[in-house]
Amino acid sequence: MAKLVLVRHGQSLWNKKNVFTGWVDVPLSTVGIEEALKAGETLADVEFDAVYTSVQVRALETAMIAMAQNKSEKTPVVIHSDGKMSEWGVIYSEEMNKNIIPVYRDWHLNERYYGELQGMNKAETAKTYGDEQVHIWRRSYDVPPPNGECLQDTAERTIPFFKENILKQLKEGKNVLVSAHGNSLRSIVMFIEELSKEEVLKLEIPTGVPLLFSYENDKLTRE
Ligand SMILES: O=C(O)[C@H](O)COP(=O)(O)O
Repeated sequence: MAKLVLVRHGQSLWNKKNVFTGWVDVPLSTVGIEEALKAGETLADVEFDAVYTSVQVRALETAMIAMAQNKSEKTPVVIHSDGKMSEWGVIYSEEMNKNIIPVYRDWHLNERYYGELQGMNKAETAKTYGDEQVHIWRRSYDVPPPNGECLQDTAERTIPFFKENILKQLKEGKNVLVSAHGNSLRSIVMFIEELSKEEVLKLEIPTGVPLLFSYENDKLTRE
C-alpha cells in the first residue's frame, strides 16, 4: 500500500501579516519553520520515494526542513523540470540513486494566482469589499478574484499534473510527499475526495499539518 502525504507549507511571513500572497515568493516565518520541523518529526518514519513541491520557496523550505528529519537519512535533491516533464527521471548512477530522494519542483503546484489581491491585507480587503465578497473570492470554486485564478482555474493545472506524475508514482507503489499551498492542495483534495462546489467552500487546509492518504485498489483514502 503506497502512501501520499500532502502538506501545506508552514506559516509564511505574509500569512503572519494576513496578506494575500498567491504567486509572490515569500519565505517561511519563524513559526513556519517550527511547523515544518514538527511536520518532519511526524513523518520521520515514512520512507518517501519522491517529493513534489511548487516553485515557491515557502513550499520548498517546508519540504527540505521536513525531509532533513527523515529516518531514511537520504539526501533530498531538487530536480527542476524546466517545463519538460519527459526529461525527468533517473539522472544519477544507481549507487547515488539509493542515497537520494528526488524533489520535483514544478509551477503546476504553485498557489492560486491571487491577481489584484496579492499584497493586500485580508482584513482590510474585507472592510472595503465586505466579508461575503472576500469569502467568495477566497473559497468559491468558480468566482475568480480580480484578474486572478479561481479554484477551478487552479484545478485545471494541478489535477492533470497530479494524475500524470504523483498518481503515477503511487500506482507504482511509491510513497510520495507533496509540499504545496492552501489552494493548490484544496483543488487536489477536492479531486481525491470528490467534493462538490458547495463542499469545497468549507475546506480549509492548515499550515504545516500533514494529511495522510493510503493508496490501494486505485483509491486514495484519508487516514
Ligand atoms: O495566497 C495566500 O494568501 C494564502 O496562501 C492562501 O490564502 P487564502 O487562505 O486567502 O486562500
